[in-house]
Amino acid sequence: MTVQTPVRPDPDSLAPEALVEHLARDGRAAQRVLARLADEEKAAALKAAAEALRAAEAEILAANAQDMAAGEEKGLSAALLDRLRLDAGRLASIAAAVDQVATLPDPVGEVISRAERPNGLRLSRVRIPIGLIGIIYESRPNVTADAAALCLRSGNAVLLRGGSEALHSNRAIRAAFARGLESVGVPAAAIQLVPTQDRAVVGAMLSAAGLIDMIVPRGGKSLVARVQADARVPVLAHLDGICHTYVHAAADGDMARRLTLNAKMRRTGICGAMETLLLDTQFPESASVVAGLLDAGCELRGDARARALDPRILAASAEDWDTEYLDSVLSVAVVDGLDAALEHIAAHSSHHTDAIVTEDAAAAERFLAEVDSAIVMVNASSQFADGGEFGLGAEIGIATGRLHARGPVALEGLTTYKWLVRGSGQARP
Ligand SMILES: NC(=O)C1=CN([C@@H]2O[C@H](COP(=O)(O)OP(=O)(O)OC[C@H]3O[C@@H](n4cnc5c(N)ncnc54)[C@H](OP(=O)(O)O)[C@@H]3O)[C@@H](O)[C@H]2O)C=CC1
Ligand SMILES: N[C@@H](CCC(=O)OP(=O)(O)O)C(=O)O
Repeated sequence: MTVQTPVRPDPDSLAPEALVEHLARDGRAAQRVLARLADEEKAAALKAAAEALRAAEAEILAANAQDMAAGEEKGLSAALLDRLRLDAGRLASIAAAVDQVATLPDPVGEVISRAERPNGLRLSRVRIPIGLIGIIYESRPNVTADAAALCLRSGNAVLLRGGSEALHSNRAIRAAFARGLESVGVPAAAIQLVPTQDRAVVGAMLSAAGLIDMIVPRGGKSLVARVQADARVPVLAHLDGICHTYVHAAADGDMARRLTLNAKMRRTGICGAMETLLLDTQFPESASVVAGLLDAGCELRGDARARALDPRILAASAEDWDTEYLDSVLSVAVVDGLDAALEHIAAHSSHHTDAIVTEDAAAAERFLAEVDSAIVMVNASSQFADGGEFGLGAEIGIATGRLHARGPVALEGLTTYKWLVRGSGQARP
């Protein structure tokens, strides 16, 4: 008897919805294999993937050179080109990060809580993978490996859809990663990359309810609009960072100067960079805080009271309070006390990270309690919004929504749980 091999559809010939269905079915089958792997097997698979990334250095750097050349021709900004660029050192760090994820404790199977009911039923809540996760992200090739590693460590399969400018780099990284997995018998379909950059496929991923278990969109305004229009799959939003620093009346002057400079200028292009500075009208050293930023090369756009602090400050428009510059540009407003600062933040924050600088413990506690953002800080730079800095080992990104995982998302954020109930013959009365 001849066994018929099923004909595999050519992904290029499929419509967006059919393509997503095809990828999702393969991913779900691979996830069932991952679900059976022991802690050491997943760690070994990640170590093999890290090794394969190192072995593919020439191939990955050549693919990246192709992306960089296209990016330069397209006129990408220096910040975007820097995000896109790989070199031997950066690739070594990417592989090291995969190795590092292998050493993190496996979250799957962790008992979150236990209880025994008066009728003798024993209950426990145990962490399990979410299933198949779709991640849509910017043109930053390291995310391909970081996200793949975190998903695999937490027993999830992943469908990756990276930014168009990083297409060749992402393909080369994914291919090497998959070779590593296959070398230890883990299916390559655990880590898939969408084979086309057609944005209609992003829409199809967002509406693939029942096929994809969770979508992580990492990006800015245009992606936000798409998510709002199309999402039918649960979304763990990792969206823009309109982050505020409020310098309270009782702030220490030196600390305010240091933290505002760091929050804005350390790296202007990351989502945790400060985009709006709120200066309390009673804070006596506002002029020197804005001077520090201006002297460091930052463009300031202020309201009338902020402009009175320094003639170099330009006039802000209404749009500035809702703008994520990701550049050496900052909006500045003078506010009448803590309540006015809280009101401004409530109206304009993107719920990523907001900070207060103050020596007044009561004001700090009110700020922590009343600002509804994923990360709320006292006397620290908003640039600390990062999984590595929070001790999580790595991150998928910063979740800006209101679901179970907020702020830096790492292994725990990629799991859900189920209840296990152990009885001895109890029937409900
Ligand atoms: N919260 C967090 O963890 C993070 C947030 N960000 C945020 O990302 C933004 C910067 O990234 P940027 O490069 O501008 O990213 P974009 O938002 O432009 O793109 C991100 C991804 O979304 C896709 N995309 C964008 N718009 C659409 C659309 N309308 N339909 C379908 N797909 C779409 C892009 O595809 P393509 O490029 O192929 O068109 C890309 O894959 C900032 O706002 C930053 O704060 C960045 C990193 C982490
Ligand atoms: N959270 C990390 C990186 C954030 C990030 O990836 O931002 P982006 O440069 O917009 O892709 C950090 O603080 O370094």
